[in-house]
Amino acid sequence: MSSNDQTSTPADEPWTEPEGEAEVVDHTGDFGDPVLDEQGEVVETLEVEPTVDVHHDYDLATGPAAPGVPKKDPILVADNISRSFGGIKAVDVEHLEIPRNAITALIGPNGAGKTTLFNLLSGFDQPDTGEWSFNGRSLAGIPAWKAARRGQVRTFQLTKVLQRLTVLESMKLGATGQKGERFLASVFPFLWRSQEKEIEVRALELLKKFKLYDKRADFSAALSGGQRKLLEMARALMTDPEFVLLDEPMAGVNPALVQSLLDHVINLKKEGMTVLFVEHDMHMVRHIADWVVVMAEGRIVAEGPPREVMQDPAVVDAYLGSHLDADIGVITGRYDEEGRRIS
Ligand SMILES: Nc1ncnc2c1ncn2[C@@H]1O[C@H](COP(=O)(O)OP(=O)(O)OP(=O)(O)O)[C@@H](O)[C@H]1O
Repeated sequence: MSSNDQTSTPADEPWTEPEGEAEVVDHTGDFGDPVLDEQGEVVETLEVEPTVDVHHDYDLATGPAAPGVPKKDPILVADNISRSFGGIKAVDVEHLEIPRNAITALIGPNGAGKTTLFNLLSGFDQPDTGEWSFNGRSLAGIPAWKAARRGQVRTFQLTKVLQRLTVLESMKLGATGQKGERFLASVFPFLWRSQEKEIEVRALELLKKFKLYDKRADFSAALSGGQRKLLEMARALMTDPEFVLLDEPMAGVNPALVQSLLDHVINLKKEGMTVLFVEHDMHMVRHIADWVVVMAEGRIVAEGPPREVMQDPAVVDAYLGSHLDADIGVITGRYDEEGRRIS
């Protein structure tokens, strides 16, 4: 995904994509993939399980699992979303509902349109066609900072600019666009001051929760990959959101921190939040997702509870189409939780 900086958008100007460095993400060897010997036998799995209890709720749809199936209690409803780049239709989604207070994974092979859909739903790009609503209110054309005020936030990979801030400063900027009305702040400076204190208290509380308190005065650039992911998540929570969109939460994370990240994602749901995450790590998807949405060539080709979806022939086909040289067993999660081959 491209690097974005939510905080660089002044609250009174239309949103434009900030300049960031294009990032090439290598998903080979993602955490959770079994390590195979030359014959393709599993020699080691690096899998870590969450330490907190996971209560999955797979009964979220009103009918049999299928693309576009309505949910019992959707927090987000999208219709006819399309986005093309030149001749390529990157996203062409007829209908999608995201279930409330559940963890939904958005998966699919490289180039399937996940990032593009994620950017559209979070207000970081505008679709060519389509409508979508969050909590029954239209979000079409609403930029990300405004969506954050309504309770929908996404995580951002820390840009170079943010990395030059301290961990605490970066957290405080995560609150931008919350209540910090520039007009009010300029007319009533005391309002701003008391709010700034509140923001600092919240930032420090979250840093304690995410075990980054001791790092608060360090530059974000000095954090490890996993600690940055924790900071990205903590930062998104500054606005006390209802719906959190996570951008590849496990990418580049050291196994030592995977467990902590898994626990934090599960805790978001326990605290009443709804989570949508894009992820390539199928082990993480199986462990924590209640619902999985699978994209291929811009469309949703399957959705349903993790185990059901991973056995769906349409999903296997979608991955085979673009991963001819890869081990489909690993990609589709055809290994069991101990890393043994299931089929
Ligand atoms: N800004 C852009 N300009 C031109 N083409 C784009 C742009 N963004 C995405 N695309 C194209 O749209 C399609 C979907 O890309 P997208 O990044 O959404 O897929 P993805 O599922 O997120 O892939 P990955 O798993 O590799 O991140 C691809 O063919 C991609 O090349």
